[in-house]
Amino acid sequence: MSFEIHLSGDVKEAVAAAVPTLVADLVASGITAQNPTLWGADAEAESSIRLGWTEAVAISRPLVAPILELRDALRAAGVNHIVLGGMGGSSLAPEVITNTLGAPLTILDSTAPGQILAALGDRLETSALVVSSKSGSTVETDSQRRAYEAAFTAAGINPTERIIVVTDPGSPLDKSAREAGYTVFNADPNVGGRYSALTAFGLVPSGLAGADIEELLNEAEAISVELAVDNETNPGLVLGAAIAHRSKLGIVTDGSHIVGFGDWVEQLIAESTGKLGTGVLPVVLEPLSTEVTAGYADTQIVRLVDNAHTHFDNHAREGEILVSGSLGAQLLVWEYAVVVAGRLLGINPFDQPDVESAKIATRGLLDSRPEPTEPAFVDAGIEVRGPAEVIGSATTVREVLAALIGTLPEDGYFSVQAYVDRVANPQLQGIRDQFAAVTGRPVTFGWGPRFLHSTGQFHKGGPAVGVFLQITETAPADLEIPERPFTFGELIGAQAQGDASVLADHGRPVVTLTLTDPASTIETLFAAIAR
Ligand SMILES: O=P(O)(O)OC[C@H]1O[C@H](O)[C@H](O)[C@@H](O)[C@@H]1O
Repeated sequence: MSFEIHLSGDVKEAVAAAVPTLVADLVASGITAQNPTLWGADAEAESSIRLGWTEAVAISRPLVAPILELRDALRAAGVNHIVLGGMGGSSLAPEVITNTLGAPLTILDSTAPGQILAALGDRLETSALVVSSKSGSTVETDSQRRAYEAAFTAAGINPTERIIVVTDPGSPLDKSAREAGYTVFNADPNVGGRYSALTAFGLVPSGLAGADIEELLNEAEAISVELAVDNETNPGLVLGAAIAHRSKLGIVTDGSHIVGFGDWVEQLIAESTGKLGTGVLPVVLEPLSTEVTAGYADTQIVRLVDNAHTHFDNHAREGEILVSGSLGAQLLVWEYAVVVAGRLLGINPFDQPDVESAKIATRGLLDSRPEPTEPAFVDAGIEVRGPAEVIGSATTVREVLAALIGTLPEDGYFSVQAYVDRVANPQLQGIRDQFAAVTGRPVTFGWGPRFLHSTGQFHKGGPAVGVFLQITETAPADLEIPERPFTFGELIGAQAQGDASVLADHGRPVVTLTLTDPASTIETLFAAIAR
C-alpha cells in the first residue's frame, strides 16, 4: 500500500466520531470533483479557483518530458548546479522532494545578504537559477533574480541561457520573463502555492536537479482513487479528522525515508488553518524533543515512519498518529487531509488573509526609512529591543528572556524567528530545543524571511497565544539589489521590523535581539537561556 495510517487512544475515538459525517456529506468525492461549496459560502469564491491540485498528476504528466529535455540540455552545456529562488509554496516542495530523492538543489529562500553572497559565489560558472513565483511579484524572489542576472552578466554568461522561470500564466513575471527571452514553465493557475507540490512548482526545479519526477507522480497517482472514495477508511478523511483533533500538531520524522517533510507540511497546515482566531499550530520536532517526551494535553503528535503498523507495535505511544508511505502519496494525502481539517474547523483553507499585512509594513518601512530605534540596552554584544512592559527593569539578555517567557499563556506557544544567515549559522536552530526545555510549552523555530511565507499567517491569524522572539544580525557584509532603492540588508531589516510591528498590533509580545557579531554572540545567547 502506498500510504498507511495507524491511530490509537483518544485521537482514534475522535476520528471515529468525525469521519461518518464526512462520509455522509460526500466530502472526499466532493473534493476530488472540485466542489467549491464544501467550506461554506464565504470561501466559495476562492475555493472555486483553488482545487486544481486534485488533478495535478494528470495535468503535470506532459511537463515531465520537457523538464527532462531541459535538464539534459543544461547538463550538456556544462551546468551541474541548480539554484532555486522562491519562497514558501514555491520552494518548500522542491526542498523535500530533492532531499528525499537525493538530488542536490541549492534553495535560496532568503534575503540575508551573507546567504545571497554565498550562493552567488558557489559555482556560478556552472550554475542555473530557477526563479519560481506563482504571483510573479514576491519581493524576495524578484531580488534573487536581479542579483543572479547581474552576476551572470558580470561573469560574461548570457542570463537567458541560465535562468528558468516558473510562474502562473499572465503574471507580471510571465510577461517580463518571456520578453527577456527566458525559458518559462507555466503552472496551473487553479492551484494555490502551498498545494502546488505536484505541479510545475514542485517538478521543474526537482527534475532539473535530477530527481525522478515521473516516479513521484506515479506514487501520488497510486493513492488517488482511495482519496476520492467516500468511505470510513479514506486516508484523507482519517488524517484530516486526526489533525483537527487538537490545537497543536507536533510533526516528528522518526525513521522515515522522507527527509524534511515537516517544513513542507508546516506551511500547508499553518497557512491553511491559522486564521479567524483558530487553527492547528504545526511544530516540527525530533523524536526526543521535549514536546514529544513530556506530552502536552493540547499537542497531538504525528510520527512519519516507514511502516505505520510495525512501528506502533515496536515504538510508538498510545494516542499518537503514525503515517507511512511514499513521498508522492504523502504529498497528496496531506493536501486532502488539510482541506478536510479546514472544513471541520470551519475556515477557508485556501486563503492567507494575514500574510499581506507584514508585506505592507515592510514596504512602508522601505519607503519611509525611519531612524533606527535605540536598543533598550546592550548586553555582551546583543542589542535588546521590545515593549517596556516586557523588558521592565531587565538589564541582561537572561533577564529579558525570563520576562518574555513569563508572558506565555497556559495554552500558548513560544516562537523563535531568526532573520539570520542560516548557511553561516546553522547552529542557531539548536536554540529551539533549549527554549522547549525551559518554557514547558511547544516551541517553533523559523528562519526569516522564509517563515513569513509559512507559519507567518498562523502567528497573526491563528489563536492569539503566541509569544515571539526575533533574532536579527548585523550582517558582516551587505549587497545591492540591482535597480532597487534598497539593499538586501535593508530589506531583511525592514521585514523583521515590519512583522514585529504587525504582531505588536495584534497585541502579541515581541522581543528583538540583534547579534552584532553573530559568530561570537550566538554562544552568549545560548548561555543566557536559564535552565
Ligand atoms: O509563489 P509566490 O507567488 O512568489 O508566493 C510565495 C508565497 O507567498 C506568500 O507568502 C503566500 O502566503 C505563500 O502561500 C506563497 O507560497
